[in-house]
Amino acid sequence: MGALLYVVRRRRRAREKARLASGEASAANKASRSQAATQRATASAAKTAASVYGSSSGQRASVLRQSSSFNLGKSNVDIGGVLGMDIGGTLAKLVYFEKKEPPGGMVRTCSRDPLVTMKRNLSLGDLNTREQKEALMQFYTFMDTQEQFGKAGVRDEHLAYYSHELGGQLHFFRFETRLMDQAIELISSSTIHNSIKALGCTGGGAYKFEDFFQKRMGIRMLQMDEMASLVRGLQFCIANIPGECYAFEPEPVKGTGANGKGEEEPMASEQDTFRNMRMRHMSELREKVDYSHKVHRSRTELLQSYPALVVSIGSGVSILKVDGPAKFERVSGSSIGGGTYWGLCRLLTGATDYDDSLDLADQGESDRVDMLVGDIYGHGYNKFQLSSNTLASSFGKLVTKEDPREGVTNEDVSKALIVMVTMNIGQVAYLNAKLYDTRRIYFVGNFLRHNNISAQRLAYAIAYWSGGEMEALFFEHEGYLGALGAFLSSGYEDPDGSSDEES
Ligand SMILES: Nc1ncnc2c1ncn2[C@@H]1O[C@H](COP(=O)(O)OP(=O)(O)OP(=O)(O)O)[C@@H](O)[C@H]1O
Ligand SMILES: CC(C)(CO)[C@@H](O)C(=O)NCCC(=O)O
Repeated sequence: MGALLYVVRRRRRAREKARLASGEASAANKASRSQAATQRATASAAKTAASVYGSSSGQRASVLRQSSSFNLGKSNVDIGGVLGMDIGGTLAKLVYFEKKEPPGGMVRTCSRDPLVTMKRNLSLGDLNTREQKEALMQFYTFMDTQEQFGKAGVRDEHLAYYSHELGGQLHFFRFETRLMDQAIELISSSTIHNSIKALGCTGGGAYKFEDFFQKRMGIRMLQMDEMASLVRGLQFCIANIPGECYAFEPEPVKGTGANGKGEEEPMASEQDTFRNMRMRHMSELREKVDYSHKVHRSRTELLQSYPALVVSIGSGVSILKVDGPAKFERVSGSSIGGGTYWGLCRLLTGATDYDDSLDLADQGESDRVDMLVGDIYGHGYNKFQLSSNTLASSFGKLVTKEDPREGVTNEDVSKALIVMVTMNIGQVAYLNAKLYDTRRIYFVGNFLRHNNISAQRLAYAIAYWSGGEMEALFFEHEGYLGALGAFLSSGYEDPDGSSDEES
């Protein structure tokens, strides 16, 4: 009860701060928007949608017209509590909540997570007036039309999840950060922003676009620390979403040797150092052991499993050691991440669509690009257990050819890029897991979206390098953890409250 009162007081303080900070100027500004401006904006919204996303669907235009006809003006309504945003270097992610009856009518409201209970009771419990319901309806109608916007803005319908703990459905939407101008243009030419005063937002964009949001839409960013949001979202997913967390294992093969290929493991010589063992395990990777069997992990076990390492693969890579709920430290990072893959892929192959580039990589042969130990030695470097087909140098084979492009397809280049970036991240992750003595490594971030090549290689590499002591784990909502964390924290916590959580 004491904690609840404390939170209510903090929330009141935050509201007061919000009111003062956003200033009467912006409120007056919006209140003066006339009906004529609203109609102009409606037409412009449909036009912008068509021009930005290359579609001119009559249906969409009509829904936008209809949704804007609510004409709330700038009211006292604030539905910002149903939103959470994460604006990263490459992708902007939005999570939004839709209060509704559970599928099948089975009501289960209790949550063991006090943060979820607070979110439900405080920030989501307030949305019952007629104006609020209308504003929400208008917002949902607007978002429903976004599925038709082509590949630039995508609703990940398959990830929508009914949360009994929160009493509604969570929806997931993303677009490329480089299109932020157009996205804001689109929103500000509708009327939905009139009923959003403040928005829980994380990622670098919460700072970079702060002024832009305030000036163009009168929306104040409640800035949440990106690592704290990530950890909060991750823990929410493990605790609340059944089947969220999974690993990859080799397909069980009957009657084979220890390595699943019908062969016995080569014995390590006495003077094998740790490094030699690691290199030997790396060479095994070349044998393409198939870690393609997806298995779910028990959430009860995972919730008790600390410390754990979290490797967030976005544009760059952040590595966190998590010691308990909301207790974490950022221990390392790497600039070779998802941005490196996609940036180089665009440059070298001319790819324009991210998902297509991954599908192409699936068809590629990286050995046509990569230099192997056998290319250097003519055979394996047996003294150090480096088999002839161990990767010696990513892209190194291109050095030896008169024309580096000859006989090399875009598929090969994409594959070699993915392998290079993935193995580098895997090594940094493994070494940090060793350093901090963590058995479980959670790999998250949008680099892993639609990307089983990387996930399966990471699963295999971590198992192999650690001799089966460590496990790589993955999430269905891998790219939305930060946005989920921002959503969960917003509305009842001081905007800068995230610093409370860091150890
Ligand atoms: N549709 C897509 N377009 C571009 N990149 C994509 C797409 N889908 C997945 N990715 C990959 O996801 C990465 C971005 O991941 P994520 O959204 O987790 O990071 P971010 O928040 O943008 O970056 P950071 O946290 O470093 O600021 C990209 O660099 C790319 O490798
Ligand atoms: C800068 C961030 C934290 C932004 O999300 C991320 O891209 C990152 O962790 N980059 C790697 C920075 C480093 O080398 O530690």
